[in-house]
Amino acid sequence: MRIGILNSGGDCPGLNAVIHGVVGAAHTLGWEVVGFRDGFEGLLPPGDYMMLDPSRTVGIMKLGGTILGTTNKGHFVAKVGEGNVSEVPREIVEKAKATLRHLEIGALIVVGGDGSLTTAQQLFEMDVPVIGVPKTIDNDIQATAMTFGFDSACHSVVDALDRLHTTAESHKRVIVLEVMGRHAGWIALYGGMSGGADVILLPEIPFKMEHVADAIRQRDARGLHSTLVVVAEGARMETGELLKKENVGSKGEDRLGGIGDYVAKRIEEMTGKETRACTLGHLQRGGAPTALDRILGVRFGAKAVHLIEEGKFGRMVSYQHYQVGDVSIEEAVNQLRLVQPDSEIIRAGRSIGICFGDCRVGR
Ligand SMILES: Nc1ncnc2c1ncn2[C@@H]1O[C@H](COP(=O)(O)OP(=O)(O)O)[C@@H](O)[C@H]1O
Ligand SMILES: O=P(O)(O)OC[C@H]1O[C@](O)(COP(=O)(O)O)[C@@H](O)[C@@H]1O
Ligand SMILES: [Mg+2]
Repeated sequence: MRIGILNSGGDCPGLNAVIHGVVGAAHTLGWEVVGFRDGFEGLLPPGDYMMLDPSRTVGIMKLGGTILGTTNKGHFVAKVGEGNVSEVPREIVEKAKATLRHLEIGALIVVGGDGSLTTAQQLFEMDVPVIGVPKTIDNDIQATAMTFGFDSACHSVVDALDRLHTTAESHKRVIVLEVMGRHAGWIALYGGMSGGADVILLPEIPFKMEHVADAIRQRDARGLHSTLVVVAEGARMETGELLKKENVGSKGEDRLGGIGDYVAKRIEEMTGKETRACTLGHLQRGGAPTALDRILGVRFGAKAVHLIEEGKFGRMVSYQHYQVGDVSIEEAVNQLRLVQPDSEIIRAGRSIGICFGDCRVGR
C-alpha cells in the first residue's frame, strides 16, 4: 500500500509531528508514504512530491513549520471569505486524480484548516479516498476539542506578556498586545489569562472603549500604574467593524490587523496614560511546538493511518474527552468552536478582575 499526505492552508507548530506520526505508523504496516509539496498544488501533474520514510522524518518533530511546504493560494480554492463555498474546477480534480493514479496512491491524508478540508470533502465526493486531519492555530474547529499549534501559540503570547509586564511596570504604561484569533478568541483568552493580562478583548464579546478605559483608571486608583491589554485581531470595534490590513475580496480570506493600534490610541486619548501597541503576528505561528502539540500531532498522524487501515474514508481525526477518534469531514467543516461569553472560563476571568470590555469591572 502507498499513501499520500499533504499540508494545506496556514502553517502551525506540530505539522511535522503529524508527518512523523503518519510515516511511523505507515512504516509499521509496511506502507510507503508520498509527501506532496505545497498543499494540493503538489497533486497537479506531474506531481511535486518526496518519498517519506523514517530516515527522512527523523528529528523533524521538534521543528516548526512543515517540511512539505504549504499554501493558501492556487487551483484548489473551495472556500472564500466568511465561508462561501465554491467548487474546485472539475478538470483540476481530474488532474489531481490522474497524479494519484499514476503514483498508485491508495489514500490521501489532508492536514488543513476548514478551507482545505472543504477541498478534501469535494475530492472525497469525487471518489478520492481521503482522510482529514484538523489544523487550526485558532483552535476553532467545533468537531475537535483541541488541535496542535494552539498550545505553542499560547506559549508565545505568555512569553510576550512576561516581557511586556516588566517594561510596562518600569514606565507605568499601558501596553496593548494584538494576537491571532480571526473568529475565535481562544489564543487571546488562554494566552492572556495565563500571562496575567488585565484586559482581554475577544471577537465573541463586543467591547466598549469606556469599559476598557474605566478598568485602567480603576487600576491606577489602586496604585497599579501599568496595565496589559490583550486583543484578538478579530475583536470588533464598538461600531461592529473589523479592522483589516488587506481586503482580498473573493480571492480568499481578508488579512486582519490594526485593532491593537486602534485600542492603544483610544486608551491614550481617554485615560491620558502613555500607551504602546505591539503585534505578535507570525511569532505565534513559527518556532518549535510544545510537548502537548507534538504528542497531539503524532497521535493525529497515527490515527489518520489507522483510519485508512479501517477504510474509514471521508473521516476527520478528532480529539474528544482525552481520546483521539474520528468524525465525518462533512460535519466538521463550517462549524466553529467559539468562546461562550457565559462560560466557566470567562466567569473565572471576571471573578479575578479581568476586564472583557463589555461591562464595568468590579462591584
Ligand atoms: N491549493 C490551494 N488553492 C487555492 N486555495 C487554497 C489552496 N489550499 C488552500 N486554499 C485556501 O486557503 C484558505 C485557507 O485554508 P485553510 O485550510 O482554511 O487554512 P487556514 O485557514 O488555517 O489558513 C482557504 O480559503 C482554502 O480554500
Ligand atoms: O499567515 P496569514 O495568512 O497572515 O494568516 C494569519 C491568519 O491565520 C489565523 O491564525 C487562522 O489560522 P488557523 O486557520 O490556523 O486557525 C488567523 O487568526 C490569522 O488571520
Ligand atoms: Mg481557514
